[in-house]
Amino acid sequence: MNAHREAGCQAPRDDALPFDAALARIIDAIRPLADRERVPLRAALGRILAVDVISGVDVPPHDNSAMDGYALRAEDLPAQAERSVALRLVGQSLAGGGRPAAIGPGECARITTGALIPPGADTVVVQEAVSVTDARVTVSGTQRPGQNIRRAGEDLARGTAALTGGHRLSPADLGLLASLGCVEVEVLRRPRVAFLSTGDELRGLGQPLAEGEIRDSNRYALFGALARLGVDAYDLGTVADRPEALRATLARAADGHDVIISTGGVSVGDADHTRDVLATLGGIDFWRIAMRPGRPLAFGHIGGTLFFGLPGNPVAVMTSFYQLVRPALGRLAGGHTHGPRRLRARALEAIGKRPGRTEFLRGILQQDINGEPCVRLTGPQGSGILRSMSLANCFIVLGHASGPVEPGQWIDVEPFDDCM
Ligand SMILES: Nc1nc2c(c(=O)[nH]1)N[C@H]1C(S)=C(S)[C@@H](COP(=O)(O)OP(=O)(O)OC[C@H]3O[C@@H](n4cnc5c(N)ncnc54)[C@H](O)[C@@H]3O)O[C@H]1N2
Ligand code: MOO
Ligand SMILES: [Mg+2]
Repeated sequence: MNAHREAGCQAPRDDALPFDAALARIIDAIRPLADRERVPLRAALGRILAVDVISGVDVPPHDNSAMDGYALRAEDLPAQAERSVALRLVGQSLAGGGRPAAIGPGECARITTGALIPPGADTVVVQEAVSVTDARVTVSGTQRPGQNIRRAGEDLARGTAALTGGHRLSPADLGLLASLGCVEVEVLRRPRVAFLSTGDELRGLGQPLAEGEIRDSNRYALFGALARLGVDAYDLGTVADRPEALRATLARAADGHDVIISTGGVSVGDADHTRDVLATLGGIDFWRIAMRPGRPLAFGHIGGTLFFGLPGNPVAVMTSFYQLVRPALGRLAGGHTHGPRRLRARALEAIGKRPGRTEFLRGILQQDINGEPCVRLTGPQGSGILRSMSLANCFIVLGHASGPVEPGQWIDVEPFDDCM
């Protein structure tokens, strides 16, 4: 047991790692997964491409019309805008209708969007700009030579990289890969992440609550966060505040998972066993971060499995998850990673803050009447007040060195994305 706990005194306040240093240590400890698997195209949504995809075809495969109208030769267009010319309508080209016949001087062909350009033609005039009588099409001189033609390979030329390894596949990417004819895609294996709650006071849904007991809400929030990130998540349930029970669960989970996330039991209370168990099963890298919420967080490993002991308070769980676990899982997953998307917004209210820790408050980001971004708090910010997270659309980030915020001051915000 930790000496401070035995003595019943406060943990020292100066050994907490600055947030940036903690994040850097976590990221440093992670080697990206490299195992690959082939999956059907639709199953590849949200997965990370393992290799570059080089196009074996031109997209589009042939020159084609961008509009419904008439294909003609630019040399037949009148030289002056106020002049017009009547061309003989000699054929047609419909999308999917096969190779059209060539057109000669003074001729044109009916054409639809996506249809092949007839040999000899190099310009398409939209049908709204012509008049047609007795197989003669009258075109004015206001047309531009070469207009309304989509060139073969203009979207993607054969031999060029359509997508590069490490890219997370979006809906547009599935469409792009389908346009290349890809039936299967080679992607990286997903991280396997086990999660659990600890606490004698926790009861599952549907179980009766005795006095002093509460619902285990963290497992649901974590389930949601992990599901949105697209990792393979395994719910290990709720574990009692007994070191042997926790040790048995963690030892089992370390086999077959890349990451274990627990909540609760990382602080200095009498029933907080997570750190002791982690120290005996594996190792603790650090356990306190100068951030709020989320100050107690035990990061370490059990064998080759990374371990995140998140604090029990529900908002601390979510904040440390988004700020520390999420970037870690992003690096582990092997994809290109991006830092947080921070913007500046004007504070609509005063916010108390003392230097020496990074604070992540929950805010509502909007535009003021001048169209400038402004942000207000979601209300009380206690780390047990999960509604502060639920109402928010952004984190307000007050850096390690920053002091109190005045109304009207520009501050950093991180808008939630579709993973939150
Ligand atoms: N003397 C000190 N006390 C505390 C400190 C400190 O530095 N010195 N830090 C506080 C901070 S900050 C946090 S955060 C918490 C972290 O506590 P633990 O990780 O030990 O978590 P627990 O004690 O198990 O639980 C804290 C709180 O959260 C509730 N909880 C836990 N799990 C769940 C769950 N799955 N669903 C819903 N709610 C949960 C639990 O009932 C407690 O109320 O320590 C402070 N104390
Ligand atoms: O770090 Mo604790 O999260 O403030 O409640
Ligand atoms: Mg505790």
